[in-house]
Amino acid sequence: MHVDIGAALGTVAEPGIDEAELEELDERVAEAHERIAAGRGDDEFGYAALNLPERTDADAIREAVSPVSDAEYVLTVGIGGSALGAKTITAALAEDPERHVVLDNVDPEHVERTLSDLPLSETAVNVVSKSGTTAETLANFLVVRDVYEYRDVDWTERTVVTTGESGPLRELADEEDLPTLPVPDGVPGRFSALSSVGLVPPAILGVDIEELLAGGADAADGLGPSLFETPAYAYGAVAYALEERGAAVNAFMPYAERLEVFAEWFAQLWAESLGKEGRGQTPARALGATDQHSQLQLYRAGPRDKVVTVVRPRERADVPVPDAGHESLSYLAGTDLGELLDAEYDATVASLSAADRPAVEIEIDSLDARSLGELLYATEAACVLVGELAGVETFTQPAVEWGKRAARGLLSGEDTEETRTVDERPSYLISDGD
Ligand SMILES: O=P(O)(O)OC[C@H]1O[C@](O)(CO)[C@@H](O)[C@@H]1O
Repeated sequence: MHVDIGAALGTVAEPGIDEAELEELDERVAEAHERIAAGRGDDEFGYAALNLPERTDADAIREAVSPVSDAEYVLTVGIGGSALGAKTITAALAEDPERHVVLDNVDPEHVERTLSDLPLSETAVNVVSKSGTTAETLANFLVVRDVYEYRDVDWTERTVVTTGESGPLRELADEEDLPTLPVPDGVPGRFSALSSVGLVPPAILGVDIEELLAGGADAADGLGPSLFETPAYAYGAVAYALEERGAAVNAFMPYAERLEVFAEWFAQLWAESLGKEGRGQTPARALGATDQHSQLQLYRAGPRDKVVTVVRPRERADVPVPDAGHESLSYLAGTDLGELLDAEYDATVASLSAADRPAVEIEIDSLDARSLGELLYATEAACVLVGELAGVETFTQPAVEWGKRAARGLLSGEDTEETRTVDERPSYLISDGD
């Protein structure tokens, strides 16, 4: 992985960082790296996530999925970190990403349509929940089970469960003696892509999970005490420094369709890990070149509260643009779509610099299993570094619990502080008179 911070330096961007500040920051990076290495050494909660490449047992995953390894489709039932890792990997690497169907919401129309379109007898069901208690995942699983039974297809032969040692999902799995995989100890969901949590659908759909883990291990070996030698830390340190200088939004813009879901995964990682104590960059998902034609106006001429992160694979497929024989289109003659997309990428970074807006470039050699494993791991390490520099608790997400208690209370009719607050929440309704 390569990180180019040139377009974030103070000479070309406001907010920006000058090189002297980078040197200073590097001292703090060295301290933070020491803390991270110590946390990894003791397999401490959270830091243990950075040990996954060497800890994840790919053989155990392959064994657990062997009963369903001939499945045409994989239906993942999970949410947040229990869905986004697998979704990111299959979107980037599966021969046909559409064969991985994810139920990570409880929209009745969507669930109904999704299940009615699926050939259930050719579909493996991958149910994932670290806590084993998440309402959306359990409700969807009960609906899926019901639809299988209604259509007289045996779901117990097609289901693999990844969950903790206790909780309703574990009980359901044990009741039916379903093949189960453990969630890795001490690893928050959003950091678990390189574990059984993220690797079951890729394993079923023919992705080289061993190479993914090897890419993660490469990035792990590359972690060192200096941002000038560790691309992951260079990204984290610059994102942190820019946030300190007002870049409250991180517009995350991969220039590859197959990395669009990676931006979704990044959004959870960055928001849920770093959104603490009144700080944290807001991740804004975008896609290059598409969102040049929707968001770039704002990135270039709106408030100076953003850094734009662009990501691209250096190698691309070759799709030549035919010569139209039109003078006005002669600039396209002899080029190919990859060249055009890279020209758009380069032009966008330059256009932001020309408007002295900060951008950071992340490049991987090619969009293959090893490079994606490296990218996922390095992005996690960058996030952990930002948490250290910002002094926040990176690995928990206490702010999400209030809403869960309230929703559960509303459904069970409990009278709690949360449900009362829901009932008494402010309302000033404007209708169109119907
Ligand atoms: O894997 P679980 O426990 O079902 O949680 C799913 C997601 O919900 C969260 O707890 C947030 O509500 C995330 O941190 C997690 O990735």
